[in-house]
Amino acid sequence: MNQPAIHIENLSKRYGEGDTAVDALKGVDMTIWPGEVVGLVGPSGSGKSTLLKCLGAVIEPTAGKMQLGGDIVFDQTWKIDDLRVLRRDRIGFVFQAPYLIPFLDVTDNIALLPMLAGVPDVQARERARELLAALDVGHRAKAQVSQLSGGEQQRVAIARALANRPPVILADEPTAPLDSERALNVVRILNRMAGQYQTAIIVVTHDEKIIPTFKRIYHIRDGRTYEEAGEGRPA
Ligand SMILES: Nc1ncnc2c1ncn2[C@@H]1O[C@H](COP(=O)(O)OP(=O)(O)OP(=O)(O)O)[C@@H](O)[C@H]1O
Repeated sequence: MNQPAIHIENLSKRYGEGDTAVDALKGVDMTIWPGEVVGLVGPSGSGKSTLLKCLGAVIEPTAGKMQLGGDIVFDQTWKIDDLRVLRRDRIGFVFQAPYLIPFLDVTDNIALLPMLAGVPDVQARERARELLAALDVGHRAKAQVSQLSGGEQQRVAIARALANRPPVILADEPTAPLDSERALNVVRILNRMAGQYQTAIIVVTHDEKIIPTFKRIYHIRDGRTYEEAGEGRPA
């Protein structure tokens, strides 16, 4: 574990120019190691989505440095040519809503990304089945998405995020629509997957049910981050 999965130094993001400019990030520092699940917590408008979008190579930061594994992604200029490939192969996304594809079955919802990345269909489906089993939804592999419960759909969405074995997963309010028990179950799964696949996971959340489970928390306020050791209470 000699390289952080994510390393950010003095990252800033300004939207717009002149009188209407908004400084959404004002020098963020963050280091996350493989296998860690870290919380990112902050009030509305504090810069959480902006930070996640920078990390996910969806928007370009204004200044600072951002590294994924050993590679500099941003350092005053985008260093990696193909950001689409970076997003596909190195970052998994989990959102508040699962956004599964309704006309594909559960297995193919997960296998699609590896297939698009060039993994042969048989292997991609095998990988999907392995992930579904690891997430305790193996018995739903052939079901249609509409036949799953909310918690099952979220587990399938997590399996999809892991399908290309990315070193980083960005989870934006992944437990918001779930009740307490299901929310804690999702956190348990994220922790287990982080350990099993050495994935670094950032969870943006307001969810008071899950905040005490993080070992490390970054608080973000007015575009600046403050690190805190969390309670790390088992989920
Ligand atoms: N595209 C944009 N253009 C201009 N300003 C923006 C844009 N996106 C966000 N902002 C501003 O940047 C600041 C940070 O916004 P951001 O969406 O990152 O906050 P957030 O913490 O994710 O908020 P919420 O929890 O409400 O989603 C806010 O002041 C917001 O108004």
